[in-house]
Amino acid sequence: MLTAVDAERAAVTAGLSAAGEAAGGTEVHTVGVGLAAAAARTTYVLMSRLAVEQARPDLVVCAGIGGGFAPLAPVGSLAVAETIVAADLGVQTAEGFTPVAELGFGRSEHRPPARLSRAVAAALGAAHGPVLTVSTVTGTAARAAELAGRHPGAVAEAMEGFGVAEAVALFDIPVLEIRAVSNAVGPRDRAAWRIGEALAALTSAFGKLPGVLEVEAAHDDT
Ligand SMILES: O=C(O)c1cccc(C(=O)CC[C@H]2O[C@@H](n3cnc4c(=O)[nH]cnc43)[C@H](O)[C@@H]2O)c1
Repeated sequence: MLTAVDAERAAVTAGLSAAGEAAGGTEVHTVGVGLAAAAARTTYVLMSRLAVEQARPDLVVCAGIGGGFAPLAPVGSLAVAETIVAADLGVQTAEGFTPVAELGFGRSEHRPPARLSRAVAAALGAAHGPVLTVSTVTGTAARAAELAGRHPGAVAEAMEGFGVAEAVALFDIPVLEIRAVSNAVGPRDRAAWRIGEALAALTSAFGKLPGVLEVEAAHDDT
């Protein structure tokens, strides 16, 4: 499990402990804020695990707080990524935005295992749709509308998912992204942030996640 900051890591760890996950059984690491830090630290964590323990995780989950797109993901709710999208990686002209993949460079999105992301969303009561990775937090209604128009069904935005997914793809490991909504994507309003509420939702989600993953793994084997 990978989070951006320690408060998120503590929330995830508390949920896993409540679920009876033994300490160290599921590793939880912080990878820093933003796509570049997340990609670098994720690669480091996975390389270390391979080199030192000769172990490769079955799944990597990027988790934390995020902005929610109304009305799909209100403050305090959860969002699970159907796709993890690099929403501002490309070129912006007067005609609009062209994603980097359409320019012929690299990729613009990663797709978690469809059945698994759907099952996790359903079990957590979470919104399920594209989760956008941005390098600049949305702070205006116009930018929120532009992103929602470009990514129909988008449920949340945050700053690390695509970086984690890029790194994880190097190791051919499946990835999920789970966000607890601390604020609405739209005009900046720091007074309206509900970080405590979002961290509590994250803890609750990670209290349920091990059970869901166990059921899904059993399905995979049948
Ligand atoms: O200063 C602000 O107005 C502001 C608004 C939202 C988020 C920030 C951050 O610097 C937090 C970055 C941190 O939290 C995640 N996060 C939480 N909400 C959002 C959001 O609406 N858009 C993007 N990222 C968000 C993010 O993943 C980082 O880890 C400042």
